[in-house]
Amino acid sequence: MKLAELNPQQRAAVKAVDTPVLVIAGAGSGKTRVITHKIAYLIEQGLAARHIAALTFTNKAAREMKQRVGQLIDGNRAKGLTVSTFHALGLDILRREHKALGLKPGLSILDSHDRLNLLKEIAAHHEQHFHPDDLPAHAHKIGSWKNDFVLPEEAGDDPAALLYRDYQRCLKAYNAVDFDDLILLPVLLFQNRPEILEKWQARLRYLLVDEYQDTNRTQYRLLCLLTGKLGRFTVVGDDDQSIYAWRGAQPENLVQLHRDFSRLEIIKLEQNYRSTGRILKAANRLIANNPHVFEKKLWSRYGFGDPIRVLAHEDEFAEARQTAADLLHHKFRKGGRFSDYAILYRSNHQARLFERALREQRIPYFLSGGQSFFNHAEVKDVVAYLRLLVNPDDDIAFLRVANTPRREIGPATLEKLGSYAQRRHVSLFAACYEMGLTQVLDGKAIDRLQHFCDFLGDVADRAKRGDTLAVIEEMLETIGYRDHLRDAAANPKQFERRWENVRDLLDWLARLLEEAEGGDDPLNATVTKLMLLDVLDRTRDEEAGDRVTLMTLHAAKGLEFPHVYLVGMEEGLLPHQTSIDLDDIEEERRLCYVGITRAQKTLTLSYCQKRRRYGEMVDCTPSRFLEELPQEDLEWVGKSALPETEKKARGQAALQQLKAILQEAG
Ligand SMILES: Nc1ncnc2c1ncn2[C@@H]1O[C@H](COP(=O)(O)OP(=O)(O)OP(=O)(O)O)[C@@H](O)[C@H]1O
Ligand SMILES: [Mg+2]
Repeated sequence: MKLAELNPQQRAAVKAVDTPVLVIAGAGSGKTRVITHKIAYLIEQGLAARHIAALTFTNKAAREMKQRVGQLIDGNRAKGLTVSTFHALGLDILRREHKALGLKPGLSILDSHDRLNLLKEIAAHHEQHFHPDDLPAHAHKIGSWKNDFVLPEEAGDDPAALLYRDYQRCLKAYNAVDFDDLILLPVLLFQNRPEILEKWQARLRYLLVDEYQDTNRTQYRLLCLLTGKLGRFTVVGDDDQSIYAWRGAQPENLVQLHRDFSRLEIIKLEQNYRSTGRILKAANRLIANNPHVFEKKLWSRYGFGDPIRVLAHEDEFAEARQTAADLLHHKFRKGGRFSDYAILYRSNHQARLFERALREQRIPYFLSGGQSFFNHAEVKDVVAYLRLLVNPDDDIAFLRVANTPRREIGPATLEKLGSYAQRRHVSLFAACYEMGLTQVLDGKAIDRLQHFCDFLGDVADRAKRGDTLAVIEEMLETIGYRDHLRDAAANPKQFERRWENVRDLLDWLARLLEEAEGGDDPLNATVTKLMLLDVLDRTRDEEAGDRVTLMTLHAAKGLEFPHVYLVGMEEGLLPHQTSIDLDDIEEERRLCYVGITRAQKTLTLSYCQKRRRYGEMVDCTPSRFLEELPQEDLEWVGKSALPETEKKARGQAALQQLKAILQEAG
């Protein structure tokens, strides 16, 4: 490991192992590098890799970090190292400690879609009346409570709290957890069972957290519990890049850290190693419009660089087309690869037109996140079958495929089965075999249900005995899934595409099964992994190769690209309309800051003069963020510069406090 690859501040952060460390610094200043080098340093100092865990927020970031560590130390010494997302670590804890939580081995993980469906199910049978339109808000609230470490009995007498209680009870009955439980349940477990906590503390002796600014309260608790009083951890973050307030992330956690760990060492980094001077200047100028904790004195040794281009397009179709054309032209002039380019946008729905334009120009691309693979109905169907094979009590999966393909188990039957199961506090699957069911359903319906359940049980048994993939393929054959797809498709092409998705899923499954071989219950491990990938960031493993990256600003955090297009810079899009309505622009500004600071060499911003909204073409106003950039560094293409407008700044208590702390720290 080469400490020489670090500047003095980074080196200090790496070598400080006896106190908790917080590195707080702007984008591109080498925070993630501190983490990867520190992992290598700790191992060199004699701490076995299996005692170290580095946590990030996305699978992609975790994969990248693993790779970077791999370049620093040889593979053997890195064996057993945990580099994962918070949620993957939580899942690992749950899988190992499920008994202590009263759960069975085959856990199901619900995504936000499943959560809403389950709430609908609960609301339908609840004595209290819930308006269907309110359910998404209730679902959101339940998520916020979980992120804020508010338990059902502490949620007060809010209508959502009633649902929260029943929801948690149902999850348990179904042997399921939702995304937020992956953090919440380990925290509860550790609080209630000190001996289990001790075991984990002994295993994970040093923790490192990247993007610390985006941790929520529950994650913070998990961190504190795991590191215990010794506070053996290093966290790195940038308050200007906090972009998950809606998921409960709290910059207050930076303050909290200082309060809870009096020996905390705070280290700031000031040299940027990513971007040209001009890009850095633009980023600094933009973020200066937010109330500030400390003046960022980021500087770069790289040249000042090309002007930042601003392209005005007639409408979103022109934007997509011309961006693709510009990219091709740019690449032709500069040389380089497609993978040097990223197109970043605020919302997933913006991706579609860019995809189409890139395809038309034969530019290879990789779409990260969004409406993707796992959202296709056929993929969800097959995954639901897989979920049922490892956990028959997974009601969401049961409801999805009990009648897919059709086996005359209609909505009325499922409805009656559902309310019966709810009364009895058992899963749908279990309810099918209860004697009492004869009081609500006729014999034929019960026969059909039991036939379905028997079938699943039989497949599950065989799948566990070996040759799992073949058993699953045979199951799809037996239920006639392919014919079902053919019948349901609008045309042959659509059918082919859907069937191909199923084939892709099976290929993927085969790979994961291979990886899991040798462990106990490979099918179980594989399906859980598949579900987590699905829930976490919905990316497929296809990003390798020479492709342009298409992704949201949220997904781009922590990454860097030589050339970045930041598109859709309009009021209503960036900043997003909901934030404008709530007069809460700061988080949007941070998002924009994240976007700009992804760029290493060139940055191109664009906006449309018109855009279709709810089927109508409406005039657009260029984003206020364009006005906040240093106008002398912008090169306007297709339109003249914007008039300067007034800027306003607002204070924020937590940030103020942090400022004081940082000043104290020097
Ligand atoms: N001391 C250094 N010498 C040379 N290059 C460095 C040094 N530190 C970091 N870099 C490089 O600078 C770039 C940015 O580093 P890194 O990704 O660690 O920054 P970061 O602070 O984590 O950024 P972000 O806030 O966007 O996550 C990377 O390409 C990294 O390899
Ligand atoms: Mg980073």
